[in-house]
Parts: sequence; structure tokens; C-alpha cells
Amino acid sequence: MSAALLSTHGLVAHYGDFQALYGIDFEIAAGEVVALIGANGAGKSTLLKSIMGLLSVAPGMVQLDGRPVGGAKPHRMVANGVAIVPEGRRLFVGMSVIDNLRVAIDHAGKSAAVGWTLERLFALFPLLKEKQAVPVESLSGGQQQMVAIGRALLSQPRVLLCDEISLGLAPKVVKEIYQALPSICETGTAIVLVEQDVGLARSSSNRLYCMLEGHVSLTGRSADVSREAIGEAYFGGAHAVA
Ligand SMILES: Nc1ncnc2c1ncn2[C@@H]1O[C@H](COP(=O)(O)OP(=O)(O)OP(=O)(O)O)[C@@H](O)[C@H]1O
Repeated sequence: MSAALLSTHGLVAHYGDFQALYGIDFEIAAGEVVALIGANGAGKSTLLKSIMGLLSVAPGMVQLDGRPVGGAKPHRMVANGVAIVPEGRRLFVGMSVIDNLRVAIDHAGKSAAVGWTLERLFALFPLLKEKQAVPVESLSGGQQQMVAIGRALLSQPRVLLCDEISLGLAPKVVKEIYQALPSICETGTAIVLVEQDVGLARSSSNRLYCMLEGHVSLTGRSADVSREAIGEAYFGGAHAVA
């Protein structure tokens, strides 16, 4: 792999007295798609939140271009070129599609080279152009997910963190959304994909990390890791996964 754009080093995270992550070493290069898989409660969302500055971590535990950024506030991370599509989407209800997107433009990071514009976003998801005046709450789940991804892209991320973007969506919509990923990466944006569907995670990523109880239980090139190895890493025993 080429030099890491974003990395974590012995990252630990807590919720009060409860320790959720135990020394996570993770890295992703520009233009890569890296999947994070693991059972419920394994720590995938906690890793994304720790990277995004939503949980407090020591500076050196998260590095961007080799510089310590751990513990920086979320708005600083956005300015640094990191964006999150959160689980549950968290759109601004009562606001139109275009107003949800404009919020991101107003708070965009400085990675101008990434170059996301409304025009480019509408080319990626034509439906957003059609529905731009519509209040977000009247959209389907899949359409809302496109707004959430669009909002994140308009903040010009070099690293896009996606937390279960396929959750609760029809297979056809999931396919449509996943088909957009290569266009997102082509200008060098890296994507971290938390995904419950292991088959989809494998087929959509260059590399994957499997997490188990706050640890990385397996990592490797997605095309090379066997189902058996994933099954064992996923459940902590000899189980197979689809
Ligand atoms: N706000 C919180 N307060 C206390 N404990 C939490 C909180 N959020 C998560 N946890 C705990 O931290 C651990 C890791 O949770 P996390 O949400 O990161 O897992 P996950 O792999 O993303 O799972 P899921 O697929 O269910 O979202 C779990 O034991 C969970 O119960």
C-alpha cells in the first residue's frame, strides 16, 4: 500500500468506565476503499467516531498525512478533509434537499482539489437534482441516504467515513449507492465503509478490517481473505459467513 492518508495508532476509546476499543492500528491510502466489518457491538462505529473527533482520544492516536489530529473537534476534522455519513443519516428535517446540501457547502473543508460541486453531485445522483426542492422527510430511505452522502461530499472530504449506508435499504437502491463509490474515489478520496453485509463489504473494498470486541481480529486484501478466515475473525470461533 502507498503512504497512509489517514491512520490510527494504538487507538483506545472509552464510554465512561467502559472501554470500547483496545489499541486499534488502522490505515487507509488516498483513493482506497477499506471495509470495516464485525458483529454488532464490535466497535466499528466507535472507531469512526474516534477518528471524527466525536469521542476524545489522544492526539497521536489519529494521524492525517502523518500529522497528529486525534481529539480535534469534528468541525476541525471536516476542515482537515474528513467527513462522516452517520448511521441513521441525521438530515435536517423540515429543510429541503438543496438546503441540506447547502449547509455542507457553507461549512466545507479546504481540500479544494477534491472539487465536489452541486453539478458533479447531481451527475452522480440525478435524483437529487429532480428532488432538490422537496423536504428531506418526504424522500424514501435510499433517497435520504443519497442526500446524506451528498452532504458529506460537498464538505470536500479526502476521507469519507460511511457508517452502514446500506442499512434498511432495498437491494436495488443499495446497488445504486454502491455503484457511486468508484466515482467518489477517482479523485483520490478514500472511503472507510462500515458494512454489515460481509459479501458486499468484500466485493466493494480493496482491503478490509474485521473487528471483534474492540480489537482488530483480521485484516487483509478483500480479494485474498477467505470466508473461513472472516467467519473465525467475525465470531471469534470457527463459523462460516455468507
Ligand atoms: N454511547 C454509548 N455509551 C456506552 N456504550 C456504548 C455507546 N455506544 C456504543 N457503546 C458500546 O461500545 C461497544 C462498541 O459499540 P459500536 O457501536 O462501536 O459497535 P458497532 O461495531 O458499530 O456495532 P453496531 O453494528 O451495533 O453499530 C458496544 O459494546 C456498545 O454497547
